[in-house]
Amino acid sequence: MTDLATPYYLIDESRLKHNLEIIRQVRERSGAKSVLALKCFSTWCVFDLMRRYMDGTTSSSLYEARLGYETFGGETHAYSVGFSRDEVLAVREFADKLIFNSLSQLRRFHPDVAGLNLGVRVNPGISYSNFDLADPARRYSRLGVSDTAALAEVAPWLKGLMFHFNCENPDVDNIRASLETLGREYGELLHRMEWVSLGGGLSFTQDGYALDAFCEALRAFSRTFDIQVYLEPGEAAVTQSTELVTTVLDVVHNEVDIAIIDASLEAHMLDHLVYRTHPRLASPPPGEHRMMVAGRTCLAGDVFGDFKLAAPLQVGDEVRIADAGGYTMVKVNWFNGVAMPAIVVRRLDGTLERVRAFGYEDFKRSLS
Ligand SMILES: Cc1ncc(COP(=O)(O)O)c(C=O)c1O
Ligand SMILES: NCCCCNCC[C@H](N)C(=O)O
Repeated sequence: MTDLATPYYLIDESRLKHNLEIIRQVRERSGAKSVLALKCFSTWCVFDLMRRYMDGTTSSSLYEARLGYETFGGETHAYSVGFSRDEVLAVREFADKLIFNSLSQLRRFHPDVAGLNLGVRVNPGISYSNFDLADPARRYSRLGVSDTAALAEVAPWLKGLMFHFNCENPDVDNIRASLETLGREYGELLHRMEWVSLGGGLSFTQDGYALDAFCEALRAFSRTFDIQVYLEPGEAAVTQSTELVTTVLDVVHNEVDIAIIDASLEAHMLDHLVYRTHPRLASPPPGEHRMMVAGRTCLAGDVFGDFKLAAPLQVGDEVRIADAGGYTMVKVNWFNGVAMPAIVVRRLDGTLERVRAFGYEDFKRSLS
């Protein structure tokens, strides 16, 4: 297929495979299994590829858990910051592991789920995150149990513990130190468990990552406690796999040249606004011409970034925003009623497939 109408997310399976091969290597060299964190990426049209390399999915809600079960298969880990009883009754029918966020939820629902493979999220009080917003160990955090003595009391009900305490952590020395802390603080509990999840937020698929040291640390941890280690990669699984392909609609001038594209940071790459970061451009190439690239909503700050480009952008030019896979499609919204990007996949054999397109009827249906 050629001449695809923009905007669209373009998922490149070959680039995805690059990350997936590293995930498989980690599995082979460390024994750690990986389950995809659906909160980051739930675009199930590429799960046929992903399931060949990963052990299953983990989730943040009943719907994500169900999506993982229906479209990915393998192991389905079900976690939520807060389950309702109806959700617990629904999820227990298909989840392989059910992970509660608090001891009150565990105690309340235990009669409904006794005998299932249960886990609890632990807040170890340590974390690595450059963003307070995404720091699970920040003050007043509601994410996981901090009371170690109370955890020991419910240990007979549990088969596993989940620690998610990293955000975009590229530093293996830091991870080694964290594993030592976990071993010291939770060693007795870990010896009684069958599995431990170290959560997501580990940037182990990025170029230059110290993979040998990472695998060695995971293997040592698993051996010490005779325990199955899980990782929950979201961003690491899909990083650099996807572009947001757009077209310039207008060029205006206010001190700088500003290209307005047919997409929106607010609606289509929301995390950058939330975390006050800016994406990179995959194309056009860099150069000397200063050009701001901005979204088409009425939000004044709907700006992708201030770039130096090889040539000034003109109406009709294509602009590709890099690294648009993680926390984008799961967060799209209909702000301003702007057209929602289609989902296009470049398959391993190079063919382009427009898997889903959205139109006015989707917008209308989402509102009443
Ligand atoms: C419990 C849990 N697991 C895994 C992840 C995935 O993290 P990342 O996409 O940074 O790898 C998250 C992110 O919110 C999480 O909360
Ligand atoms: N690139 C800016 C930071 C992104 C944060 N990652 C997503 C959230 C994270 N998985 C978490 O909340 O733990």
